[in-house]
Amino acid sequence: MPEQSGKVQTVLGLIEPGQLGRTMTHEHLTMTFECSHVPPAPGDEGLAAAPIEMKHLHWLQQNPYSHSENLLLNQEIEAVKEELLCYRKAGGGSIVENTTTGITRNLPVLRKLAKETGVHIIAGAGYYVDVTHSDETRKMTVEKVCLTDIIVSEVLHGADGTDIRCGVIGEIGTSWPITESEKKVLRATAHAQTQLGCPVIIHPGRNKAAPGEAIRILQEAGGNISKTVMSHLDRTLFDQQELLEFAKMGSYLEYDLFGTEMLNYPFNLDVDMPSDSQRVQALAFLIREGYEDRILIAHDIHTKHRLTKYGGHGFSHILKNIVPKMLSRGITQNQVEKILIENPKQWLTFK
Ligand SMILES: CCC(=O)NCCS(=O)(=O)O
Repeated sequence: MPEQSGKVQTVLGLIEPGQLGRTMTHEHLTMTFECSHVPPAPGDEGLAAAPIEMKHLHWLQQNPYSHSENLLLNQEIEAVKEELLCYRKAGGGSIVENTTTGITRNLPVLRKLAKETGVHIIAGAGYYVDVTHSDETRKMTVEKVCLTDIIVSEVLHGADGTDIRCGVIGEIGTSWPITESEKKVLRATAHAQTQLGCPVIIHPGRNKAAPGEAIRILQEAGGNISKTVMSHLDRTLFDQQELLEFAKMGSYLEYDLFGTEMLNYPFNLDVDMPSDSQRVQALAFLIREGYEDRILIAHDIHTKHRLTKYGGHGFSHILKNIVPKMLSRGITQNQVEKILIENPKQWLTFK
């Protein structure tokens, strides 16, 4: 039985699950997102190259992926540190940092931030979506000097040449359709989870069939779906019946784009990105349907413009604004605490 059993693994070591407190289960504190750059619309090239300023904020909110510098969250360590101190003051305890191989994971920075702010930070093992897979990753098999061994080692011994250990596997990136390389990573994730009894978190492709397909692949490879989070449901599953069908598969259901308001979602123009009010409505619906033990929430900050330094909502938006909204829409204090404390605790504790 690994020493992690019954504990949560942060970048500073193992802690008791009860120490986590309020937890955002899907954030990024340092990463790059150049893999998702979207060329600006004709005529917007000047805005896309301009420094980030208040007068451009609305354009940035609508076109966050067309501004190259906006995709370099790794340049904002000091601002993120300030944000984390505010997050603690607002009642936050822990953050799951979902940056995996392919989007510039930086474990020493995470360790420094955890030390300097007192926020528990849980780092992610594994790989982001196919376009970021190296040739070496693509050639690797699931077993034998392989993806599974690497992921297991990132959890048991440390990642990226450091002794800093990851406490979850993911966010494991998948596209739509899921590529062969991504399927291998999913199978390796399931095999690693079987060995470790650890939490897993998945980034689904931008299609309503994507969450179910990823879970099926994990399930067939022996993964523990009850210890797996499906991220980004707010931009993926809209129809209530389809959401309930997916919920029956047994994973955690994560609404993690709180704070994002965008008219034209550039990665799938058929998607109407919901507002925060609609996200809260989705949570209330899932609670009415009996899924309050399965819900997790976060902001998934992954660009600069969402930091308060640039006029964004920051890491405390849920605690300061969304929680009161949840309460005003009939979600009880008990249910809020379940979503922010108990569910993350159950998910993050190694079996
Ligand atoms: C790395 C951050 C990330 O993948 N966030 C999800 C963005 S989106 O797929 O919901 O647009």
